[in-house]
Amino acid sequence: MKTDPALETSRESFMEDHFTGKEETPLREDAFRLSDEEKIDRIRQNVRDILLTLGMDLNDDSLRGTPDRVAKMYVKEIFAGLHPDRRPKSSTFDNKYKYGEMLVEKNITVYSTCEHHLLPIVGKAHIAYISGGSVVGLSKMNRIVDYYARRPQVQERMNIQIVRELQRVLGTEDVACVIDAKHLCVNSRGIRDVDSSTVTSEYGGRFKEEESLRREFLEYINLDTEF
Ligand SMILES: Nc1nc2c(ncn2[C@@H]2O[C@H](COP(=O)(O)OP(=O)(O)OP(=O)(O)O)[C@@H](O)[C@H]2O)c(=O)[nH]1
Ligand SMILES: [Zn+2]
Repeated sequence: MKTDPALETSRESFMEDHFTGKEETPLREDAFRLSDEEKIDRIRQNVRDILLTLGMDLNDDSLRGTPDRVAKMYVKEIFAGLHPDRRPKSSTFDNKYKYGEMLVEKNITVYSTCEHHLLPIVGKAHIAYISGGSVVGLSKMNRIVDYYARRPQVQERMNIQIVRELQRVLGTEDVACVIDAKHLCVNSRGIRDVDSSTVTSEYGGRFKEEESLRREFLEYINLDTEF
C-alpha cells in the first residue's frame, strides 16, 4: 500500500480536468444537516403517514414495525451511499509485476433503486482498467459499485460515477464500465415488460479511443455490441 506523490499530483490534475460535477447525485445543500438517527425518526413518521393514508391498520402485528423497518432500511441500507463518509477507502498498490494488459472484474452484482419510482434496479456491472502505474484491490471495485448503487439512481449516472471514482483512485483515464440491469419500474409496473433490461456503458481514455480494447473487454464479458 502506498501514497505515491507523483500519482497524487496526477489524480489532482485529473480531478481538475475531468470532474465537472455533471455526474453528481443532485443533493440539497443541507443534505447532511440531520443525523442518521434524526432522519430515521422523520422517515418513520412519513412512512406511517403513507400507510395510514392508504388505509392500513398499523395496530396489526405484522404492520406495526413497518415504518421503523423502512426508515432504517432507507438510511442505513439502500440509500446509505448518499453519505460521503461511506465512500470506500480504495487501497492501491504498485504495479510491481508490470502487468500491462486490461484487468476485468465482471459480474459485479448491482442492487440499486430507481430514483423515478423508488423501485429496485437489479443487475451486473463489468469493469475494466489498464494500469497506469498502480493497481487497485479487486474487492474495491465491487465496493465502489455498491457505494454508488446505494442511492436513488438512474443507471446512466451510476455508470459514470463508478468510472470517475476508479479513474480518481487509479490515477488513469483508462477505465471502462458496462452495466446490464433490470428496472422493476419497467418490469413489474407501467409497461410490465418482465424480460427487458437496460445496458449502459462508459469508456474513458484508451477505451474511448481504441475500438479493439472495447471489443476485447466486451468479449471478456460476453456481450455482443455493435460499434
Ligand atoms: N434514462 C433512464 N430512465 C429511467 C431509469 N429508470 C427509470 N427510468 C424511466 O423514467 C421514466 C419516467 O417517466 P414518467 O413518464 O415520468 O413516469 P411514468 O408515468 O411512471 O412512466 P411509465 O414507466 O412509462 O409508466 C420512465 O420511462 C422510466 O422507465 C434510468 O435509470 N434511466
Ligand atoms: Zn423507475
